[in-house]
Amino acid sequence: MASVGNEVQNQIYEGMFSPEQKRLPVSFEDWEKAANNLLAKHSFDYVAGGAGSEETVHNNRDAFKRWQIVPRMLNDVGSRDLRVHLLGHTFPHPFMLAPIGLQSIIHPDGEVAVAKAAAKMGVPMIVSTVSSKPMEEISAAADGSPKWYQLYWNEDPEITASFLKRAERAGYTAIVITLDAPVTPWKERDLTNSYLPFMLGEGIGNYLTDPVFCKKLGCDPESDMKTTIDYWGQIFGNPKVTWDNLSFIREHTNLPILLKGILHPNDAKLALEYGVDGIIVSNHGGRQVDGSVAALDALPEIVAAVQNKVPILMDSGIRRGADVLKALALGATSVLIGRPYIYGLAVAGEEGVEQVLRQLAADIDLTLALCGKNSLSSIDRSLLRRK
Ligand SMILES: Cc1cc2nc3c(=O)[nH]c(=O)nc-3n(C[C@H](O)[C@H](O)[C@H](O)COP(=O)(O)O)c2cc1C
Ligand SMILES: CCCCCCC(=O)C(=O)O
Repeated sequence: MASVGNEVQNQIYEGMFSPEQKRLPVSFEDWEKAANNLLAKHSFDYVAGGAGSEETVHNNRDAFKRWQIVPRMLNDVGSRDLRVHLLGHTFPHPFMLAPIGLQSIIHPDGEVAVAKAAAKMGVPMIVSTVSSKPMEEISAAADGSPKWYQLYWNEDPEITASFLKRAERAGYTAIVITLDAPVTPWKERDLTNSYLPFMLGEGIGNYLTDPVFCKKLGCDPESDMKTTIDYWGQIFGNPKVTWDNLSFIREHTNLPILLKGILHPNDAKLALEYGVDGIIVSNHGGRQVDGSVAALDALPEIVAAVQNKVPILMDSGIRRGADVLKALALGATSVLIGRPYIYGLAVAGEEGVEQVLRQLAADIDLTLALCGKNSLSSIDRSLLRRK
């Protein structure tokens, strides 16, 4: 049985009273504030911002407030099991790191710092196609710790196939295909700041090191950045793909495939028909469609449609331990966290990410105990009341 809460809480308390330990934020709001103070405005806005009026960003948080936990008493919570069993693996915590691209706009060590922190905590990391560092370097930093690879479909199938091959070779154990970004979204903060990071050569680490990309480009990518970025713009993204194109991915990888960005129960049913291994209910943290359904609100219908045939993960709006328990009570097997760990990275690099993960792990464990539960498997809808 893994019980981390009291131990981590004690470390945090010790840190609070130790003059030599750097004081780091505790609440999500304080991490966000500290990141905002440290980052350039355009970088902070890129992370915090959402599509259009940012209604979906707010919807995601409001959805959690509509569910209230009803704790139970006298249930022996002396030791707690926080493990999650997923696609043949056992993970120590019910959360993973959502794929987040372009992390070197936040911190020079970017995904490498994140991979090291995640590995220390045994938290699986999902590495983005548009990571700043190449996937092999991130994998090496993760030092054998579990990691999945997130795929953005390229217009050029040979480059997509090359990425899948590299991911498998570099030790990634699942492929997450993100479906909710067929085109670049309308993000008013970025437009106001005139900030389109890809145009500055950010987030193309996997392309600069890809043999197929480089061969097609016909020159050393770093020697002529303008040509490289122009060519990247031509092949990145593929708004024409349909469900039938999933067979291409299946033909090019033996790894389990999960679809990220599902919000409609009929799409969940299609995902089952097309034989995927898992579903991630997500609205991309409110970054794609303004005024979209909150991911947590979409979850129950998708859980009903899927009927336990494949695991369902969820992200968009997870900030605290109670949020994780609510998502699990509504049927998610595990959740992904996004902005919280990026704010940790912004504030204190690897140490900041580790601290965010420790705090979340402790909060989940303590909240579980206070709900009168001693394992995640004992959580179900009866834990919640809709407000
Ligand atoms: C700065 C930033 C970059 C992101 N990059 C990617 C990406 O490359 N691939 C992807 O599938 N999702 C990406 N996402 C979406 C996250 O994977 C996740 O769905 C989202 O952050 C969850 O919402 P939350 O951060 O509010 O919890 C990104 C999100 C942010 C904030
Ligand atoms: C056309 C979509 C580009 C996505 C870039 C990274 C991402 O998913 C995000 O910023 O959100």
